[in-house]
Amino acid sequence: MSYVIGIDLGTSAVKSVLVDKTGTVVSEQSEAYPLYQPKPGYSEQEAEDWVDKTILSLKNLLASSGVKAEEIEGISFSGQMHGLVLVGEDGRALRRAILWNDTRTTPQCRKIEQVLGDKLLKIARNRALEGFTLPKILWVQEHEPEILEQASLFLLPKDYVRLRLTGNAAMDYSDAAGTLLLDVGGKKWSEEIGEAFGLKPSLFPALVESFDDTGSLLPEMQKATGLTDVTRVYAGGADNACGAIGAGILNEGQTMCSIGTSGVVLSYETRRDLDFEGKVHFFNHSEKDAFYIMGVTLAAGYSMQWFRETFGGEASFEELLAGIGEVAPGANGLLFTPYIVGERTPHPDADIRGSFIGIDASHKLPHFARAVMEGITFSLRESIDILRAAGKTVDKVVSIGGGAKNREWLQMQADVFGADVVKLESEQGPAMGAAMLAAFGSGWFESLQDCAREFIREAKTYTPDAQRAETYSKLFDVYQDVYGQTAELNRKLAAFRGGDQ
Ligand SMILES: Nc1ncnc2c1ncn2[C@@H]1O[C@H](COP(=O)(O)OP(=O)(O)O)[C@@H](O)[C@H]1O
Ligand SMILES: O=C(CO)[C@@H](O)[C@H](O)COP(=O)(O)O
Repeated sequence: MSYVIGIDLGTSAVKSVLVDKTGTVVSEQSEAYPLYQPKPGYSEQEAEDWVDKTILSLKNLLASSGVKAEEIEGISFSGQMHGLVLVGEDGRALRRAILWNDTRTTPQCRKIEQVLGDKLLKIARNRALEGFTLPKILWVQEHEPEILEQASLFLLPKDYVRLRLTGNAAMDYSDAAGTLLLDVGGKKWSEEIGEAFGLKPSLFPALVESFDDTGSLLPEMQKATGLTDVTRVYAGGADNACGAIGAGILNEGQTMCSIGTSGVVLSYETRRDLDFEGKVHFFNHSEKDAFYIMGVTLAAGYSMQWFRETFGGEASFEELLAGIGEVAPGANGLLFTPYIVGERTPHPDADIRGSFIGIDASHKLPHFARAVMEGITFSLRESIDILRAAGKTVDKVVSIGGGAKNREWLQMQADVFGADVVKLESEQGPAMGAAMLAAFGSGWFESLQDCAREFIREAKTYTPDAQRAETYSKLFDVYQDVYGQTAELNRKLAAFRGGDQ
């Protein structure tokens, strides 16, 4: 038999899946690593934690599957996007990686707008947002110039892991699109943007397609993982591009919702000249010469995780959410906004913070849990509405990510989105997408579409309930008012953040 491995380097954990030629997941593993938040707005991870946990994950995957190492033809990656890894001459990260949900870079975003004006949207096709990579490079340039001076290369998270596993540095187009340094339509680094900020050309890695062969594992990595030089390593893609592939979003009109640490609503696009005025992100897909548009909720699953860790005691997600079925839609007048680390779509605002509105003495933990779930889902509905307003039909949404494990949440998505919501057999969309890139790269299929037809299996469809949809539609109007009503209050409160010792 032949197999491939997909590795998803997420924010909470690295997840790996071993898949056979029919797309059946033979074995899966997950290894968590910490997130560091030394100051409000900061979000960092140790790049070496990613490497250690990926090696462990591969080793355990192989051991638990009982598959022979020689049978594994290819590996590929899906990676959390935008995170800045500065690499020194010895091929090691020079500082902790600054992640996609780190919002310290508001001044750098304003500088980018001032220097580039409307050229930014024309070339990079996206607005200057705190999460993207260029503002992070400019932050290091300003605050830690000696580190940028020492850097021989900048990489994104999964590219760093691939460099450590194979010794070869490269970045694929789908991930490069999230740096603000790529000419997205022209598929090349923008010299104009790099020069405008004095970035040396040697900092930029070689660009490759997501399914390109980037070598084999270094001998010491073969020893550490148990794999052999038979296994080829394919470049991989941005987690959202891979999530889309794993969810079969490979044709016009298909939409995905992902609830991981972030929340994403993504729709396939082939028209490279569309102009959304930066309201949604526009990125290269991992399929050759295709694109996608997407809206992002910064703290989707993360809001639920924060709520569980802060108020849930020792409860697992299953235990915490067990009681929400007994709470009616609307959580008895309790409303939550998930802005706990700021927001991106539709409110690019690093200062905004979350709220519980309408707390009543009758509310118990399940009301709060339901309100958190509803608030996250309303935030994703705002992205769906932007797609609809741009003329896209959204009547079916494939739901992936950790949030898709909960059936009440899947039904809530159907009711709030007003669309059928499809759950797949495996909610490991990005890891499956990475495995599909390895399968396509290994020549198992003529196209990613052919691979999707063989690999992707729908498990269940959730259809909207008319009554609940009507209740949610009214509540959504109230939800949409909260941002405007709390923005100024939060700007005043920002001065009080970061006082803890
Ligand atoms: N059983 C569950 N029920 C509901 N939500 C869950 C469950 N398990 C995980 N989640 C949500 O999924 C999130 C993690 O999703 P995942 O796709 O693994 O994230 P990432 O790719 O960012 O590491 C958690 O923060 C949590 O909110
Ligand atoms: O910033 C974005 C997309 O622009 C995030 O979607 C990251 O790519 C992280 O994803 P998860 O860890 O939530 O999967």
